[in-house]
Amino acid sequence: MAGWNENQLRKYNIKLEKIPTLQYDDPKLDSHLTNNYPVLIKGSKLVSRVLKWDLDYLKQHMSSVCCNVIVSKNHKFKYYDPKKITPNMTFKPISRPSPMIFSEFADKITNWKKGDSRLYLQQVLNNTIGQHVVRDFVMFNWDWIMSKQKICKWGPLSSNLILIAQEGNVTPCHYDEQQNMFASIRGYKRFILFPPSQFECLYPHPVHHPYDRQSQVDFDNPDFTKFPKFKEACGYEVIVGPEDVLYIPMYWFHHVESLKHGGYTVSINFWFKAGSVEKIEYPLLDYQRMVIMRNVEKMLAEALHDPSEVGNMLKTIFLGRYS
Ligand SMILES: CC1(C)c2ccccc2-c2ccc(C[C@@H](CC(=O)O)C(=O)C(=O)O)cc21
Ligand SMILES: [Zn+2]
Repeated sequence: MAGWNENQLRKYNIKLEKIPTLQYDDPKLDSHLTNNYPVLIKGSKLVSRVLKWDLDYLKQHMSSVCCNVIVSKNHKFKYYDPKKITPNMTFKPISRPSPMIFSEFADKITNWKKGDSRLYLQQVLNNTIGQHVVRDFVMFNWDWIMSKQKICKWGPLSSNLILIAQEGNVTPCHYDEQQNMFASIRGYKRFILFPPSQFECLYPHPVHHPYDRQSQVDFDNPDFTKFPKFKEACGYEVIVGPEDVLYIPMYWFHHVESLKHGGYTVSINFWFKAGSVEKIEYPLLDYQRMVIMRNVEKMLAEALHDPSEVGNMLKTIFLGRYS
């Protein structure tokens, strides 16, 4: 495989399998998508018209646009929801938002030196980013991706984010509640995906924690005392390169890294709301079990009027009665 090699990958001792790769017009593709199974899609030309989106081009056409940039003291960009930080909580995130204009971001990552804070631009593509970029945006292969949206009965497109990461940046393991068609424009990103059935091995934070949806396990230094089942986790690995599209099914956990020494990466994600489930069928699908667990946590927090009491009540219900 041109363009990258194994020593650009961070070392984790996690069992890894491969993700299938299919051409965009392969008849087998739709069954992967409709069955919520990840697949690397080649040849879709979804974003081929914007392969020119490198730092210089974007500096030219959106240099004064204020963008959402995350700054981190290390290589990990663990997202948190600021709305879930309560006054009596001591929450010290490693990464934090630091909005800046595009040209400042571009200069900072161009002149970055070891020891500097790392940056990650995650900007919603909307009409505030200048008509040039919007004009390019409308040239995505919308017919193809909208045909998939229809076949899979996904909900509406909820957002397109442009992601510009420094080489080596990591988005730690988390899941999203939306279907994601992830397109790479520049550079290579390594994904490690885990199905919803591995919820027990990945220990996501409580729903009411600012780190909701993010795994508690630090892949760089896993605490096997607190998270013993992480030893049993079995991931699916795939390298996403320029023009590739990766389908990330909703509720699938994913760890994402921009390959070391590969230069900055430019990607675009297409998030679709989940389609409305016509009829619940049994046995339940694994992602539906995650939805149920989330609802139990939410309902208990609501009923108790205090999220910090949820754990104790679950323990009371469980110990000696269901254990
Ligand atoms: C989950 C999170 C933190 C988030 C919360 C609220 C609004 C936006 C986003 C957002 C946008 C992009 C990413 C990065 C991307 C992986 C990668 O390319 O690094 C990824 O995980 C994905 O595309 O799903 C992650 C997030
Ligand atoms: Zn994600």
